[in-house]
Amino acid sequence: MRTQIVAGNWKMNKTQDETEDLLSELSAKLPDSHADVIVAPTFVNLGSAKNALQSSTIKVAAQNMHFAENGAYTGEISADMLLNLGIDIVILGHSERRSLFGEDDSLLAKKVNTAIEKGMTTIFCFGEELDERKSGNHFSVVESQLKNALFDLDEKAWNQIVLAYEPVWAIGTGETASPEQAQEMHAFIRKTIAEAYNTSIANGVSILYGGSVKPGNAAEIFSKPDVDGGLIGGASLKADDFVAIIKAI
Ligand SMILES: O=C[C@H](O)COP(=O)(O)O
Repeated sequence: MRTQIVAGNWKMNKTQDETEDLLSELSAKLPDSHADVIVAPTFVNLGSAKNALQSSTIKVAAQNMHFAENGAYTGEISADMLLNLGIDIVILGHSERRSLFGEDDSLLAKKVNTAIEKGMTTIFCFGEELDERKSGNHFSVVESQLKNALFDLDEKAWNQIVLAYEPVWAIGTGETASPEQAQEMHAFIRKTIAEAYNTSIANGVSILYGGSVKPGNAAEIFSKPDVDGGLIGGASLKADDFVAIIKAI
């Protein structure tokens, strides 16, 4: 049985006070779940989030990090800084990092390598843009995103990888990939990994779906055999919505 995961990517939302309020409400309402529950507040709130969740099963992730050990990289955050806070999960390759901050596959490969070397779990995001789906190139786009950033990894590194397929056209738009579209792509991703590595790695890696997951559509998406959970944006900012999504898995 693969690890099921519901992760909330809070993006650039919530002050420290709001973070503590949301986490306290979330902790109070958290249902028993077979899934791992993760939240990713913004960098400045990671320390207080970690403290607030000391006695909780909710895990805390960072939304990004730099690949370098340390140095003259103004405004950046290193793996060691995260690890020192007790944060050993990092989201890399989110489409907003790619499109708004120019992160490309080769940069992401470096970031992933650092995360793996540091013993961190990487939630690696990827997915096609609308025009790429409309032109029928979505499978080849996804294949090359995976190949360029991940397929030089050793087999054992895959224990530290979680994949998050996020079709860009479904992120924050209210438009969701249908459960069938999600399943079709997730099955393709597993096949691609099986070809590059082997079926044991392909069948062991958790693949999350992200893009306008909400309480009303989560159960149907999560019911698909190759969908192992979700990376939730907007709906993770309200405790009741996020709890409803956790209950749906
Ligand atoms: O990281 C989360 C994704 O970007 C999905 O965001 P969304 O649920 O607001 O569409």
